[in-house]
Amino acid sequence: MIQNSMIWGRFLSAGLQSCRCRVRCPVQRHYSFLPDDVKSLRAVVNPDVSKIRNIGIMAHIDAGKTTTTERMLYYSGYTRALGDVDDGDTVTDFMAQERERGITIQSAAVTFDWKNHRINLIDTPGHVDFTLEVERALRVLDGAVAVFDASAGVEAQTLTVWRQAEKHHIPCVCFLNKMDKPTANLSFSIESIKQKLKANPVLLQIPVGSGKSFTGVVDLLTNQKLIWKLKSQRDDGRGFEVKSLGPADDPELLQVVGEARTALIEQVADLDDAFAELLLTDFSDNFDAVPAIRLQEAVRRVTLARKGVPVLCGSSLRNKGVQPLLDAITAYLPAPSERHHDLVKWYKDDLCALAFKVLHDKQRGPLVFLRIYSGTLKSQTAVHNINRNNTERMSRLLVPFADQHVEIPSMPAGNIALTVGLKQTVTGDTIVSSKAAAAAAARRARSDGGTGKKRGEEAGVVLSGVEVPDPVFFCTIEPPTMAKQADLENALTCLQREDPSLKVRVDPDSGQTVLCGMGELHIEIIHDRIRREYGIETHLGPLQVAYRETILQEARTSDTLDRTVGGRRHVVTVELSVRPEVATSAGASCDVAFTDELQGQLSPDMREAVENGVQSSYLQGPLLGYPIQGVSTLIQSVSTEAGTSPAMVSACVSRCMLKAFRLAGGKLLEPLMSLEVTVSEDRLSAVLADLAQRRGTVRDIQSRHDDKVLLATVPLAEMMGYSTVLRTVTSGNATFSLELDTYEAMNPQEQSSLLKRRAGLL
Ligand SMILES: Nc1nc2c(ncn2[C@@H]2O[C@H](COP(=O)(O)OP(=O)(O)OP(=O)(O)O)[C@@H](O)[C@H]2O)c(=O)[nH]1
Repeated sequence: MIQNSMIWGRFLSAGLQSCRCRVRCPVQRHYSFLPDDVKSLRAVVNPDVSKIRNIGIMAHIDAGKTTTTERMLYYSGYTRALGDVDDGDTVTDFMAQERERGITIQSAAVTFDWKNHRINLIDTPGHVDFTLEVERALRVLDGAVAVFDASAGVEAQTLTVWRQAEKHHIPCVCFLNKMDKPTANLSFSIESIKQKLKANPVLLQIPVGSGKSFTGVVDLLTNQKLIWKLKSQRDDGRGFEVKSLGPADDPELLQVVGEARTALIEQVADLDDAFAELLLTDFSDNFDAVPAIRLQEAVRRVTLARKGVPVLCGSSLRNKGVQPLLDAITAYLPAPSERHHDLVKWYKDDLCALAFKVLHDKQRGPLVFLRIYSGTLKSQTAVHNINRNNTERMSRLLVPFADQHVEIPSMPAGNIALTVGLKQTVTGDTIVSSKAAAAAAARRARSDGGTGKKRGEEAGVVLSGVEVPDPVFFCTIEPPTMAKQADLENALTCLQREDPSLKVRVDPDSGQTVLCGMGELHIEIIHDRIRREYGIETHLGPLQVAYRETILQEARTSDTLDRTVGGRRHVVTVELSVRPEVATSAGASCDVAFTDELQGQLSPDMREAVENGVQSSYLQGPLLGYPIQGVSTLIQSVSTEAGTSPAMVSACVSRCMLKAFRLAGGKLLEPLMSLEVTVSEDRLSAVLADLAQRRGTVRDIQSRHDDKVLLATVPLAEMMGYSTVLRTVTSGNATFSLELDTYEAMNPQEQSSLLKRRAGLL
């Protein structure tokens, strides 16, 4: 049974007290490099691009990403003491809340060297509320390490993140962590990588010993045994024994290794033609004699082509297996020059970089993390921000060694840099050397694409922004006094620059500020940060679910607006029809079309005005003012008298749309969540009974060791406070994850009681 006090969804019901607060105070970190070392660091600050690895670590919450990162930093020599999430002194979880709660909230970039390679590593969060952070990190990375709890195999969030990595074609290495747990299971984990991720695991190591007696691994490429003979709990695992396997070794182990190595060679030969040819020509008598380096080269090609994923195992907490993982990062994951980016072709030697993270530092102001795709970034220079169409001066350039930042004068393509002085830049912006350079790149992109303007200008020069999912929760936020309103607005502006998934709007009726976020934890963290970082004690209103609205049937109507403003008469008549679209998925959008006849008649200005009117009416449905989805609008006719302004046309279209919505009749759509609960068998019935009361639908119940894994869908509105209830009914023996699945029509009774509640009738 997975008995984990750190329930995956433990924060949902929230209240800060429900979080994992195992730390009394943040511990001061000490770094192993003294000023001299910093000098030597500067010497290697710009390594050859082939030696750079921009790597992300991704996983389900609690799989051990942070612990693994800490070991990497320690073994690479950049930290003097081993950080421990349970003690709250990790480098990457550097925000106060992260240290206190022991979770990774924001991805932090850390830079270190390993065996002549520069590794820029982004630690990504595992909680679904912070999926956007993972997405943001992934798109600037060249490779990723997926960390798994070897007793649980592939868990819900890993699946989500894996899909994101696939979207960005990122080669991965898998690390089966927690091999020291009695329930760790290599073949189960491998099978779950195959089944759930639909990936092709290439097993490179065999564990030696299991559970508490897990001592190390056999490297299947070299047939060497790597054993960590730790003398005490405090032994840091820096040293380990490397011995070739021999006849004196356990016969069972020899047999397992022999079979696994043969399977590895055959698998790689199947995936890589060059390796298959080598085997058949030079080693046809004895495949086993193929040199380790040839096998390694082939595994690298397989990984880069994303035909397979190397799998290694270890236990980060017990300090075993992390050094071979670092070797695997440098051996199998790609250098920036091995990844294909159109931008490099279009910008050539001109600077092009993407801002993928903004942090606010009290002393230095906004710190912007940039991934440099082409050209060189230099300190004390002006750069052009394509998205904002402005030019800013960058004062300093830093290498982000976690909370130690080393200043450097310039940084070439392929690197990740931290810049000071960019005050307007927002996460997702593209930074280039000048407007002229952007125009030149646009020209190259156009001639390259051949199909005209759009491709070059939109897809090429301005990097596509991170897809920001729609928020599912919202609540009002109020400052303690009106005098603090301006401070609150400033804090929210700063936080939004860091976190595009946070939306802030002003309720048009009440004038109140409304926070919209990805989950209860997300909003709670924002609330907490406003208090800690900006010193404002705000009051949050009750958390509400972000519903959607759609229409029931087709409707056609017309409207005329006749208004005189400032002595000028505006007259416009619009006729349009609205029609429901079948799809009600989370992404189902609304569209607008014109009849063929109108297409030719309308001037571009009028067309834009009509579209604006339709789009603004999609933002607020007639039932409760939630956004409309799954509707298509056809504009049948538009007639205006001379002198009518486009703003009046938009206003008339919006009014006509509202009339059409009312005629068509509306219904509410509610967010439906995918729920995965892992629970011991004896508590399953209690979880099912609770779920039945929450309008949940059970999709499947699977077995995992002694546990049951329950897969269900359940309306988000029923999930408030779920972690507390789950903890109570299972005595803390369950974990859960929750993710937006789709939007679904509410049943008529639920809808009617919600409408009555909102109207104050219930
Ligand atoms: N038994 C065992 N426990 C481990 C191992 N690695 C990490 N842990 C424990 O697992 C828990 C989670 O570890 P973290 O490193 O915080 O995991 P994470 O994936 O970074 O979690 P988030 O940042 O919250 O997403 C902690 O209590 C660790 O001590 C391991 O190799 N073996």
